Amino acid sequence: MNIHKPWLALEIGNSRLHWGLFLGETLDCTWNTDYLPDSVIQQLGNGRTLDNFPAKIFTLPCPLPLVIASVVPSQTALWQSYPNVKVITLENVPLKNTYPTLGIDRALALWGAGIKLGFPILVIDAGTALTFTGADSQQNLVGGAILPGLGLQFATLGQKTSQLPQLEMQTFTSLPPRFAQNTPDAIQSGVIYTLLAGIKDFITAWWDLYPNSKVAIKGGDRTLLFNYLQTLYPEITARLIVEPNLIFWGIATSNYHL
Ligand SMILES: Nc1ncnc2c1ncn2[C@@H]1O[C@H](COP(=O)(O)OP(=O)(O)OP(=O)(O)O)[C@@H](O)[C@H]1O
Ligand SMILES: CC(C)(CO)[C@@H](O)C(=O)NCCC(=O)O
Ligand SMILES: [K+]
Repeated sequence: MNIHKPWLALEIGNSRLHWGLFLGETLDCTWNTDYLPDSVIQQLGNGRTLDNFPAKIFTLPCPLPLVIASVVPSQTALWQSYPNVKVITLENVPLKNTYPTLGIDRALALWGAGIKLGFPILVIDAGTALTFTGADSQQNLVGGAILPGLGLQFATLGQKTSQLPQLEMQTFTSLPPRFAQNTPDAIQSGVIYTLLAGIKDFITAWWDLYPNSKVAIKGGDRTLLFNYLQTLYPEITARLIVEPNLIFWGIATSNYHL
């Protein structure tokens, strides 16, 4: 591959799309969009670009080659019409000891983090689902865990109960009182303190196994969780790496060639 050749990486998550523009092997810039309707995907395939794409794409030869990593097959299917598209599968990720249904996002983030930061490594993805995924020094998947992400926990409480309101996370500023005296604070307290204690427990359990391992956190809720963790468990955040682009690192370094 020409070292300056431009191409697009697209990670299809369960909430939205995450885009990366590469120039050769270098990640030039990233942005997020909502899912796109079929008509817009057709336009992109015909070489047009979108208002909320970076302006520099206008200067590049479109349609750009596209590499997709997706955990949403129905969304992947919409891109099959794109003229130069490749879909990354687990076989393209050199990570060892994987199981067949492992999410490609988890495999790529783990691989990218390990290659750049070193193995062993633990990756926390604070996305729609919150996941822990670890690998040992031999680049074997050790395993991990999956639970509802922060937004999903609030959404579920709001939707599946009669008396609980739907909380909007954009309004959160600092930690709520743990023993709360109103309903929104009580929901925040329950979800947030329990999640933070769980994250701390998983990280310390990982460090019992791999004392010198790096731990990295990604995903849409990474900053909020990091800030809360810093208040409650500063000894953990001192060793926690916040890195939104682990999957793009993984795409760039998987044994995948355009
Ligand atoms: N602009 C935004 N749109 C949607 N979610 C956002 C936004 N900003 C922050 N978030 C938070 O990001 C979380 C979703 O994370 P992310 O976008 O990484 O998920 P995703 O695209 O579904 O990826 P994954 O499939 O890896 O979970 C939500 O809980 C939400 O609180
Ligand atoms: C857990 C999610 C939803 C996180 O995006 C994704 O990685 C996925 O659908 N995984 C499949 C199941 C697994 O990883 O074991
Ligand atoms: K499902």
